[in-house]
Amino acid sequence: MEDYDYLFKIVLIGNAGVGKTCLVRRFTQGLFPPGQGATIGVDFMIKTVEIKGVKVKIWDTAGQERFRSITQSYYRSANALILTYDITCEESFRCLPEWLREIEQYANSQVLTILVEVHQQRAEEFAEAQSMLYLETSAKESDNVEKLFLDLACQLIREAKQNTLDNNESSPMPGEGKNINYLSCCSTN
Ligand SMILES: Nc1nc2c(ncn2[C@@H]2O[C@H](COP(=O)(O)OP(=O)(O)OP(=O)(O)O)[C@@H](O)[C@H]2O)c(=O)[nH]1
Repeated sequence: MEDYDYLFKIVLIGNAGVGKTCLVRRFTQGLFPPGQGATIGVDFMIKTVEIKGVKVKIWDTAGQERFRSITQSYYRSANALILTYDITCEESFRCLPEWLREIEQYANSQVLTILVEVHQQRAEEFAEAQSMLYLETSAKESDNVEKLFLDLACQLIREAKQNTLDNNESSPMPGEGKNINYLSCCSTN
């Protein structure tokens, strides 16, 4: 018997090198990895968050175009998508509309999307225009990383309680069996 009430699937997406892996490693392991190599395909990490009975499964996807067909297959059963952008990389900002098209095409229509690691005003405006949640983070300084995942978990719990999330049994992540316990209970008390 698993010791959690909620299990949420969170997938990080965004251009190569914007800091997805560092964000996940900061959150799951509390460290900023030196010399982080590019992600190949998809990496998986799991963490019990500091909300009673909640676990988050995190998929860190490769930003490189050549892995796109692999990573797209992980969108469908995600409860939340973290769309990352790097303040120092103009290209990663310009690609945001493209990522939103990907989300529209491959993700569940109920998916919660948050735009992160954006420090410029225009990005805040972009998130607002798309009705997206928005947060600035730094994996290196450990700014807002815990808050990002905890806020997402809280929002997902609220939505789950309103029964707005799909029952995901019909669309497990690639390679998963049907035994993943998704939203197995409706109480966090
Ligand atoms: N200064 C600073 N550098 C960061 C931060 N997060 C990531 N980096 C650097 O950005 C580079 C890329 O980080 P990754 O986490 O590997 O990027 P990624 O988005 O996972 O890249 P792919 O796996 O290729 O998609 C690394 O050299 C990190 O050290 C941050 O918060 N601050």
